[in-house]
Amino acid sequence: MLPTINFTETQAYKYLADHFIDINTKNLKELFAEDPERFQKFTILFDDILLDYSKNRINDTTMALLVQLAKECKLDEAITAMYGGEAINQTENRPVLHIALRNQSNTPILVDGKDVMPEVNRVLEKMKSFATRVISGEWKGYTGKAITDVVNIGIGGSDLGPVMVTEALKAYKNHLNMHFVSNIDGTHMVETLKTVDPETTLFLVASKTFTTQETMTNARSARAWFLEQGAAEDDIAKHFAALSTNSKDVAAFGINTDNMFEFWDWVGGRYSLWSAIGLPIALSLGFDKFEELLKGAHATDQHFESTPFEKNIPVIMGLLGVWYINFFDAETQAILPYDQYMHRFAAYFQQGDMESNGKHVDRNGEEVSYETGPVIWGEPGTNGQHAFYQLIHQGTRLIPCDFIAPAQSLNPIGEHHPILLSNFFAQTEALMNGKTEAQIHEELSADGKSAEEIEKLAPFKVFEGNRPTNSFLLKKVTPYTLGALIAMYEHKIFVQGIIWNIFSFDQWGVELGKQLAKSILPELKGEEQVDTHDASTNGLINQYKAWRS
Ligand SMILES: O=P(O)(O)OC[C@H]1O[C@H](O)[C@@H](O)[C@@H](O)[C@@H]1O
Repeated sequence: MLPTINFTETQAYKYLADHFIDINTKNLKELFAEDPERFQKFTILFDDILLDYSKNRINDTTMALLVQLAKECKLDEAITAMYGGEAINQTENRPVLHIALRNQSNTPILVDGKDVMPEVNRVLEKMKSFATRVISGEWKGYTGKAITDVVNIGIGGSDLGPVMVTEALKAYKNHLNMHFVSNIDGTHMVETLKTVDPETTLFLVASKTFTTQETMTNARSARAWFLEQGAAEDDIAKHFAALSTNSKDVAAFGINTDNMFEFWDWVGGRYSLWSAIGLPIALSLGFDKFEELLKGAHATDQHFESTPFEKNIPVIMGLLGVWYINFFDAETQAILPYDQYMHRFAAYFQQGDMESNGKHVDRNGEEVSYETGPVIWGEPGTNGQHAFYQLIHQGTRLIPCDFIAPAQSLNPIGEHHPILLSNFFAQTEALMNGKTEAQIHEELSADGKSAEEIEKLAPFKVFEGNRPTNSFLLKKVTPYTLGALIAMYEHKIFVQGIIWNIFSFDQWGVELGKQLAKSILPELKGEEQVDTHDASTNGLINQYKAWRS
């Protein structure tokens, strides 16, 4: 059982509330001036990842109080409970063990007294053998040709992780063409099928529950297409595999359970890329790279479990988020990778974070009296700079930003990478320092503007600065480093869920819309007017009926 402490009633929270009044009057520039050791103090080097959190609105006292907050909320007990296989997903009565999926040290992890590692390793071996056979061409399609294209059919956690990782590590990919169909919109499937050949395509039906409407509908359409192209029912075994926890429904769908890659109910959908759901990653990169990804995540798991909170990256990330959300009233958190391959990283953690901590009821079943999970968003740099950074620099909202950049480019052509990185450094500096009215006066007068013109323009050109950022400087984007980084964000979510006293591993909030869609679907049949809903919903449905051909 997890502790159930209201963090706003802790000593640390009270101290932090007082301390906030002081910090809120201070500028980051002053904080740097006050403490020459600031960079050394507020950076952590972990393998090939440097986290610089010195450009945050914190000082030693802030960090000490935030750590005290984590201790008062018994974060240490919560970590022990998760790693010990306790059913900390209490509303579903399940353990939360994505750490077991990447437990490369293979120490036993017990659930109800039984070590889960032999099963984890068995499925990893099966994935390895399958991926190796498909990549080498030993695995043949129904006309004897090797596989060239893989179509993953899944949604949410059964899509976003493999998409994000295969994109982020595209530089390491082999000859297999990867496709991902998630949306129920027929366009997604139709446009994908236009590009593949049934004789050389492998479909992976990825669904933890194997009941998700979108995925099952897409899978049925893929199967129908496959058979329409001239293949027979018996050929399905060579072209369809399932990634799921539900062997009964996999068999009922017609997929041979020999082609099923299992995982377990203690793997949350949005934490499942390390499980059989990661098969597209193993296919695209080769199993050795998938293993490197797991190793990186495992290194972070060990760091998170055993490092004192003061130097613990996920703990610090989580606490800084709490500081901004609950004291500075920040509502969002931007994730800004300066790496084109990582263009789905923010989208991935939109699900990871918002589905985990988008909760308004605490672990006692009571309405919370404070803000919880932030809105997560972001785009790769420098695209974002030319789109929404205006609001980050000069808008009315405080938007804490995570900047992520590799020191080494995987495509080092010309001056591109130094230019990219100069933008990365410049943005965090600009957000911190801003530009004063005096600097603007100086600049404009050097440009030959009159005193009157300067007076008029200056207010619009002022940058307040004092806008907080974290910088993750990676040596290079590798499978290992990416694995480590993803796990840092995962554990950050866990830390915040513990502080906010909410359950991070269920997702009841996605159910209502699903239920309603199921009840509306039959009403869309036939021409009769619908009047069972509110006026707006009735009106929309009836207009749809009038307009459809
Ligand atoms: O893998 P499945 O079972 O198809 O679920 C896909 C997705 O469905 C729902 O939206 C949620 O439960 C997500 O967490 C999940 O990732």
